[in-house]
Amino acid sequence: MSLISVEDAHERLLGAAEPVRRSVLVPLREAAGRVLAEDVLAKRTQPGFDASAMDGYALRAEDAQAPFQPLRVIGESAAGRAFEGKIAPGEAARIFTGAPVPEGADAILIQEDAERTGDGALIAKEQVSAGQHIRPAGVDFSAGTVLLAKGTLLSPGAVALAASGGHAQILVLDRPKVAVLATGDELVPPGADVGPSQIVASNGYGVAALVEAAGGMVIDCGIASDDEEEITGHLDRALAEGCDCFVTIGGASVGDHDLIGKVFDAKQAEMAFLKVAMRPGKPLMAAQIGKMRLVGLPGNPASSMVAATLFLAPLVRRLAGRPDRPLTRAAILGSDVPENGTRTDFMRSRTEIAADGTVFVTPLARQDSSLLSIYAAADALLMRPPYAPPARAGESCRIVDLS
Ligand SMILES: Nc1nc2c(c(=O)[nH]1)N[C@H]1C(S)=C(S)[C@@H](COP(=O)(O)OP(=O)(O)OC[C@H]3O[C@@H](n4cnc5c(N)ncnc54)[C@H](O)[C@@H]3O)O[C@H]1N2
Ligand code: MOO
Repeated sequence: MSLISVEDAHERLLGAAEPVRRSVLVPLREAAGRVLAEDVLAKRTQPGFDASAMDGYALRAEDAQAPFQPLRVIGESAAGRAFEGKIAPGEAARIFTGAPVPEGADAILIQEDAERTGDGALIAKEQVSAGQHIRPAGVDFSAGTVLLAKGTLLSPGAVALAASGGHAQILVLDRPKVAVLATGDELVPPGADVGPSQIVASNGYGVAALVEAAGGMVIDCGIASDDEEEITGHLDRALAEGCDCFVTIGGASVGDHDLIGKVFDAKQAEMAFLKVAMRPGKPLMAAQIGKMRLVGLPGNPASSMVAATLFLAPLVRRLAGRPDRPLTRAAILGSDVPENGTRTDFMRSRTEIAADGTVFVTPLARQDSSLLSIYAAADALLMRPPYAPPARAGESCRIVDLS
């Protein structure tokens, strides 16, 4: 299978990907960022009573017309403590924001427009009209209406609305289960002693963070040595545990110890692609066994992070039921860039935002895919299409956000 374009690879990976079907009831406090598995209906009407929108006096609008006559204040209605009496002609009740409007009253006179005489009588200084400053029962929503539709990605506002509708817990899609396995005889976990010719396995931490930010749940499989049987064992466990996705890091290239392709083949995985015409991240594999997706990320740190940002994160978003996002956005080159070669280049870059909101992007000086220090310093990838001619500072371009 030959090198395919970034766009083709995206289509092959995401074309048929659908959200997980499993759902789970979660407390509302854990619901933000999750995707609704069913419509949420209001269990109650909001507000459940005609409520005052202001601090002032509840009265009959016809009693607050010029020439103003003194009114008798017969009680008080506060939020949570309604005045149970009835307002008759010539009467008013003190009222506060959010309090139920007493029976008989049809308007609120705000206190700035009111005066109290020495004997406690109320004199309006401005006319009011019927309904003024009253929020009628059900003005926000009524019991039984659909507050949030199935498939909604729950924003902070949506969570608050579900609470207002009377829900303490809510049915959301399960997080897709994503197993992440680092492979390589040279790898040791961070914090362990690092022997000669060993390095610390770092990529899995970045990949796991990307998966979680995309709405996935990471199952950390740790480190496997360059051994077909060991890697296959991890894959079989991921299948048995019903993982939605099995991600490997490293061993994706053509060296004698690069075993991921062999393992996928031996399991008769249905291959989507083996290599993508991009830099970094060319040795990127995608396949499928039954419903489980397989993603073989390259080992070089910048390569695995770029490939995970461009391919794994959108896949996890889709499996999680989140809406797709455009991969790139417009920016302006902050420096000249040379012509590009045959692969789409994703240059580690820094952005600056001008006062008018224009985003300027400048590639960092060193682009070697082993440099994690450079990758971590970047906040965007400048995308250069295959064979792009040299471009000048000030020209438009496309970037991928990293933060
Ligand atoms: N003859 C060729 N050699 C290579 C090619 C090629 O086309 N022909 N492609 C190069 C490219 S591009 C990349 S990218 C790398 C990727 O290869 P692998 O996916 O097989 O990665 P490894 O060889 O296993 O490791 C590469 C590099 O990354 C380090 N590594 C691996 N895993 C981790 C980890 N979890 N955390 C941190 N660092 C990791 C590993 O030690 C190596 O230094 O292949 C080129 N070669
Ligand atoms: O594509 Mo590799 O990812 O150039 O280092």
